[in-house]
Amino acid sequence: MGKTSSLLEDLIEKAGGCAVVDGGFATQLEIHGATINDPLWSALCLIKDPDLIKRVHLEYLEAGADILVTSSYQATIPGFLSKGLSIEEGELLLERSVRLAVEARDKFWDVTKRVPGHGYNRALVAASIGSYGAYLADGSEYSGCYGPDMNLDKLKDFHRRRLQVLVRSCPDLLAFETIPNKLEAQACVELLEEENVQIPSWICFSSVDGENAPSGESFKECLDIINKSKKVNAVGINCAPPHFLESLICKFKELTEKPIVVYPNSGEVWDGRAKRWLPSKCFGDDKFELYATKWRDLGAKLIGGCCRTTPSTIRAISKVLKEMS
Ligand SMILES: C[S+](C)CC[C@H](N)C(=O)O
Ligand SMILES: N[C@@H](CCS)C(=O)O
Ligand SMILES: [Zn+2]
Repeated sequence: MGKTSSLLEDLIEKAGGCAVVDGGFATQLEIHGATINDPLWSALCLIKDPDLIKRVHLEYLEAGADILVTSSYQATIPGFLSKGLSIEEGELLLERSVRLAVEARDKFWDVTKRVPGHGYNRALVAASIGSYGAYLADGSEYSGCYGPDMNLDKLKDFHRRRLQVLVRSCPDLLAFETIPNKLEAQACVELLEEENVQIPSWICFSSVDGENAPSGESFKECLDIINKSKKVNAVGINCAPPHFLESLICKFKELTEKPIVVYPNSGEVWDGRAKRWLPSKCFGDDKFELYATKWRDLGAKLIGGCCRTTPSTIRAISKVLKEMS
């Protein structure tokens, strides 16, 4: 796969065969008191409190994250325009999302690398690219219902400018998150090709039934598209309940040769209308470390947490994965 993939592969190898992704970014912002009940959700802090973003990144690094996911999940040019900002201001905010994570990584590593036997890896920064459903802010990243007028070109148009700006901000990785349907997976793949993106990427799907993409389309259909592309370096699941993961990893192992990335949420369910999390139907994030080794043994190469997980989840995952490697 050449140079672009080796960065990710090197990290996985250095981490002992399985690298640790950070945890719920928005969740940790809220724990620190940020109010993000807004169409921009966690990206609101790019405008209101960039220092807090850096603080949260540092907390995840300290907890043992090998990969930081940036604050750009719900940061989009149209989203910023509807806040009265200009295109230029929106683009600067996207660049800021990468810069804040890179600064946190560099600050942490400058200190850590001098400590003998520190046990950390120099982390990579993955620029978050939330799905169109995330931008809609109506919970449709968990349904894949984009309406009858949606088509491939519209989705590519939606994603193109943000992708270009994030790429020129030079993150180490690109993380497409909570993709809920086949059409959007195809849009992401085609854009990476059309823009000739040289930064390694992963594409992660959400899942609400533990078997299919939220749209009801099979993961086989979705992964068939992704498998054809050399620009996608890993594929997986994020922000789905953790009890789905064992069977989904097994399924993905059969459907792709690409490295598998999993970072589930705590099992709580997002109520898109009320904009709040409903209690878990399975278990909380306190069981993650038990499951993380299982996910690793089943073949996942990148493991972390998504919404409602915290630095303590990541600390536990990191400890259990790294002490066994
Ligand atoms: C990952 S979900 C909880 C993010 C928030 C959602 N897109 C909304 O704005 O309602
Ligand atoms: N990485 C996102 C969540 C994706 S569901 C955030 O916390 O901002
Ligand atoms: Zn999430």
